Amino acid sequence: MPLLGCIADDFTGATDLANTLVKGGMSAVQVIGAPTGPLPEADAVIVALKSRTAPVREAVADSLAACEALLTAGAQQIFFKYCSTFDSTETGNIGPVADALVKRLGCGFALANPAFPTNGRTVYQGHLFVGQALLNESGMENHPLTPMKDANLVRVLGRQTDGAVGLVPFATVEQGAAAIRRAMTVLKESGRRYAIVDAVTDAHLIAIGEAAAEHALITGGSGVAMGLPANFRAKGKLPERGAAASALPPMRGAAAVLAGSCSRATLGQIGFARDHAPTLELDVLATPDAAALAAQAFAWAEGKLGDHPIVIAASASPERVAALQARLGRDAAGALVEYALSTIAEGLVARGVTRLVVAGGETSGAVVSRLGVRALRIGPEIDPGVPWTYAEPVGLHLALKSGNFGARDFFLKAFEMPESAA
Ligand SMILES: Nc1ncnc2c1ncn2[C@@H]1O[C@H](COP(=O)(O)OP(=O)(O)OP(=O)(O)O)[C@@H](O)[C@H]1O
Ligand SMILES: O=C(O)[C@@H](O)C(=O)CO
Repeated sequence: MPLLGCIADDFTGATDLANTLVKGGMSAVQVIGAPTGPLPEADAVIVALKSRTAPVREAVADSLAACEALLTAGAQQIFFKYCSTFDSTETGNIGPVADALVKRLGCGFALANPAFPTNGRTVYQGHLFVGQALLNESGMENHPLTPMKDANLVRVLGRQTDGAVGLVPFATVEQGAAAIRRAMTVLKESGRRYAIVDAVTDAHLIAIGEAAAEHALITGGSGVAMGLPANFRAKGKLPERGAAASALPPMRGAAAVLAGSCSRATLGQIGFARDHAPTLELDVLATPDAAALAAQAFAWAEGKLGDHPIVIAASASPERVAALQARLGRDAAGALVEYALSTIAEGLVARGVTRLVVAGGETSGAVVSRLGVRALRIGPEIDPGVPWTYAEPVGLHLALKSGNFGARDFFLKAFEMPESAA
């Protein structure tokens, strides 16, 4: 029975969380979509949904179905994972999903913390920073689906819920777990449904995790999960062991990268790949037709598949994304690109690709669903927040890279790790 039941609003985020829990010594399995049958055996089960940008009702229904399956399996605490850049719109989906989970669990209160200091995301006085920039000046203000134009998370979450949102500020967090616990109790007793909790360092996140040991629901990025394995260990429920990553089957065979993220880090990684690997940049604006884009990709890939990765990207600058959206509408533009990239993924696997990196959460959701993946076993970490995984039952090595994660050489480096080198 799982100790921790997790609901992730996208697929890269689910992998990121699974990776953090594994590093903390929990065994973790990522399952795709709300489970209908028995759950796999693991200390943590992470249900990956594609609910970040789904219509609110659908996101809530899927999240509640996942929660129900996790509770039925015996999960003792529920974790709602969203993005470290708090990706959401004015209407959701973080607030409405959290509201539904608070109600289902009858807990009346949950903390909210997206910080991930290793990847530059920190929360100070309720404001989210990406590196040195406020969220709304970090490039995230241009996100194709969830443009983030306000860095004040008390305000952002406040607009998405009818519950009141308070703050546990830096000065309290600095004092450690007992002070954080007291501050959260005061906020709950004064009628707040949520507390944005500041965190600038991993030590803050671990203290927040400790303070929330008895919470039925925790919401946040993968960072705040760092403190949770110790809670279960302290109660004697989790055996003492090192990182619990699975040994994946040997990684061999043709390698490819598919990018649908338009985030700054991914655009930089594509720029690097241009000089180091065969790279095709699809011009979606010139050819807004998924079948034609896929045909173009297959023709280009002919004769290029092998141990050295090829890179196929639909990613584009904010101006070009805006132009496509003006022509097709925001959701239709995203859906077209996701459909094209998932068709290309299917075709590449049919042509022998066995090691695949996908950049972007929505993109990963589309690809993983199209490939018929049911579960992911978590393997070695490539860069913070991005592990290699093994996709079952299809038997494929997959790395689902969050849009803004990874070093500039990520697309090459992933295939040069000793575990991955063909
Ligand atoms: N050229 C383009 N024009 C318009 N939309 C695009 C284009 N290229 C990609 N997209 C869409 O942009 C969206 C990018 O979202 P995705 O979640 O994949 O990346 P991300 O948000 O950067 O990653 P993450 O969620 O992991 O942070 C997808 O829906 C994708 O289809
Ligand atoms: O938290 C993050 O930034 C990632 O795990 C993610 O959710 C990207 O989609």
